[in-house]
Amino acid sequence: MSTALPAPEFKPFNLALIQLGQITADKSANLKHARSMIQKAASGEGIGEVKGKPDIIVLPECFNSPYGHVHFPVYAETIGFKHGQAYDVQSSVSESVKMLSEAAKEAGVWLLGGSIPERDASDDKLYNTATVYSPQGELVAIHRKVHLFDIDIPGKIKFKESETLTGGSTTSFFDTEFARIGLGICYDVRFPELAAISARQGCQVLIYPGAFNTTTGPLHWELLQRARAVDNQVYFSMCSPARDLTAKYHAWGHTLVMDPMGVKLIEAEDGEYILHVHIDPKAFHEARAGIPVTTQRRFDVYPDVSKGL
Ligand SMILES: O=C(O)CCC(=O)C(=O)O
Repeated sequence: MSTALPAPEFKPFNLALIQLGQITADKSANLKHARSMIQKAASGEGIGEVKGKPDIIVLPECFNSPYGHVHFPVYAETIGFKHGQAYDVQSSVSESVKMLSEAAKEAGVWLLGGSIPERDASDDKLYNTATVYSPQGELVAIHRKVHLFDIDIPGKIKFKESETLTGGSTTSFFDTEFARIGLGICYDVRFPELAAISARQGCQVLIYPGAFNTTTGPLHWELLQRARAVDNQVYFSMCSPARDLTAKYHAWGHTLVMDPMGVKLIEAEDGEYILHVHIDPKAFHEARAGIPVTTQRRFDVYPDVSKGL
């Protein structure tokens, strides 16, 4: 998605990230638990630097279903969101969208509702899709995971989302009264172009629901987030499910937030947590003033990836 509109002024805000546990085969139970954790986050429960109620709450990747390509067709819901068109949540056939909209409205917060398996009714294709709600409960943006997680590390992990999913074909962000926030999902973090495009479209903060694993998590989870934060001089955060050793897929956990200098502001361990962190534009402006890469790029030597979209 591209836009001519300038980004909102970056103002201080409070971010809460829910490293959700108890993601089972029972979708209704998953939704109920997620809703109660959103209420807890909104009331300030959790760890970290809490300065009042959060302005935005984030859930992890695939929060309503077990994670795996065999599960996506079973749990997929039709959303029917179209960029630039109003969305009527009341008539939505997605129970997850309805729950998330109600939860955002009752808490009076922005809600990045992690991701869910989505079925596009027009062609039956499946996507891994993040949805975003305003404090009034409107569905304002979605992001379909662009890069599918297809890896094979012999003896360690083999995963092929493309067995059942299709990759999204747009970059995505949404505007709040305190920041422009860029979206991606998990494996998208390995593709620096996506974050660079969001940053050059004016996003001051990038948040990706994610679910790394116990092989690539210790190697790359923190490194990639620090890299995306530093190379774009933005706040960068990924929100993971809690680790569940009874599940087939062992999520890494370790939800964290990097500031624009690559300083880690908070990090969970691997259990269920609500993390609260205060996001201060000062660090963003200081990083850009002190190390002015945003004005030193040489688009006469290499192309600007954000152009031509
Ligand atoms: O990139 C990785 O190592 C993990 C990615 C992943 O788990 C995902 O895309 O869901």
